[in-house]
Amino acid sequence: MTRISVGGDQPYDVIIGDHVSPQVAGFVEGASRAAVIFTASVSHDASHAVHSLIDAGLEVTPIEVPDAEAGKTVQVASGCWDKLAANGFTRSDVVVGVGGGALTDIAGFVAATWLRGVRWVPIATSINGMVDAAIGGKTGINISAGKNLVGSFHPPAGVLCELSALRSLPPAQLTAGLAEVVKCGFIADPVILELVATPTESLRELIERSIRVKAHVVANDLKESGLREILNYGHTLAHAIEKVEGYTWSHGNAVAVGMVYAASVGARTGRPDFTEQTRKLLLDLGLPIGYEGDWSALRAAMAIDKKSRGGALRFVLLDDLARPVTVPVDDEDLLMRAYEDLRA
Ligand SMILES: NC(=O)c1ccc[n+]([C@@H]2O[C@H](COP(=O)([O-])OP(=O)(O)OC[C@H]3O[C@@H](n4cnc5c(N)ncnc54)[C@H](O)[C@@H]3O)[C@@H](O)[C@H]2O)c1
Ligand SMILES: O=C(O)C(=O)C[C@@H](O)[C@H](O)[C@H](O)COP(=O)(O)O
Ligand SMILES: [Zn+2]
Repeated sequence: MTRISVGGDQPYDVIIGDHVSPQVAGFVEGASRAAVIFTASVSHDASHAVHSLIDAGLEVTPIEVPDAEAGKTVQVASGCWDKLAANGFTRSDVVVGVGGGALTDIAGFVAATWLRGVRWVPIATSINGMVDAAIGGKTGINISAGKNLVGSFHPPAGVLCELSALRSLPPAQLTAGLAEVVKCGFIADPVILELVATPTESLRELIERSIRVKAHVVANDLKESGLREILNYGHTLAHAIEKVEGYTWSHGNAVAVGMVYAASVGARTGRPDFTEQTRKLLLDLGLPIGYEGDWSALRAAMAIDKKSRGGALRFVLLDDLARPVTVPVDDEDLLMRAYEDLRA
């Protein structure tokens, strides 16, 4: 078992290991009720959390919600609020979210909004959830205008990364989760870019290194006033692809394509060219590196990216490995030509 501390005004620990879910009881002191929000795909892991909370003397309300992005809606949040109300949840009670990144986003959002914010504990069951979504307190839902447009920064009381759950994670989801790991390599820890050559053997180290990257960033800039933007590397196009494709593309696959695009925008704005290195790394992992679709629809979706200020798109680009910068890019022709590189 490994414990990584996340600093800042509201510090907490991330616990990584096999069969760590029962440790959820250690994060809920003083609560008399817990809602365990989960997806059917991880009902086995959720039941472990439920039993350990019952053993700790809590009254537990299990809440199953729809899978993946279908669960990140205001309707699902509303259904959860109704269940919390029906079961008398007060400010001393707690929300536990068991699942992948989409599930912990919605569970965290329910916790952030119920009575204006109650404690919550994510139990991450996917690579993406472990290295990224469960840490840092970004919670939220999608709306018809786009991805994650409604949400709140609401740090958890603690995070559990349930490595044993990865045995049931579909291989395609495991691969997709590695996109965020590669992201951490480019923006902060280039050793990751070497270790991903042997993802199976290095998986535990890749997870822990990526968690350390995320922990450092969010400890220093919880509300994304600057530094935290680097975690959005590749996401400007990725979120647009997810929206335009009606969330049929996994987040990780979209981030992979988004990183190739960011590398191309970087090169075209006079920065070192990481396009080929990015393509090769992602291709070797089995991640997508190309995309074809209507540029104008994607460009419109990108306009609502949270890094935008006024009319200008802002991109995270690389001045070098582990030297990310956020810069406005207003050359529309350049943005379109970089997009055309994705067809190459
Ligand atoms: N809040 C953040 O900081 C943050 C960071 C990164 C990603 N995200 C969000 O996370 C989501 C992507 O996360 P994801 O890649 O985990 O996708 P996901 O949550 O949609 O999970 C992918 C699929 O794997 C299933 N699954 C998860 N764990 C499983 C397990 N152990 N066994 C069997 N099936 C399992 C899920 O049910 C789902 O069908 C996106 O919505 C993204 O926006 C948020
Ligand atoms: O934690 C962050 O900050 C990130 O940007 C991490 C991203 O990987 C993640 O996909 C996040 O949900 C994106 O947030 P958004 O603010 O661009 O919606
Ligand atoms: Zn992401």
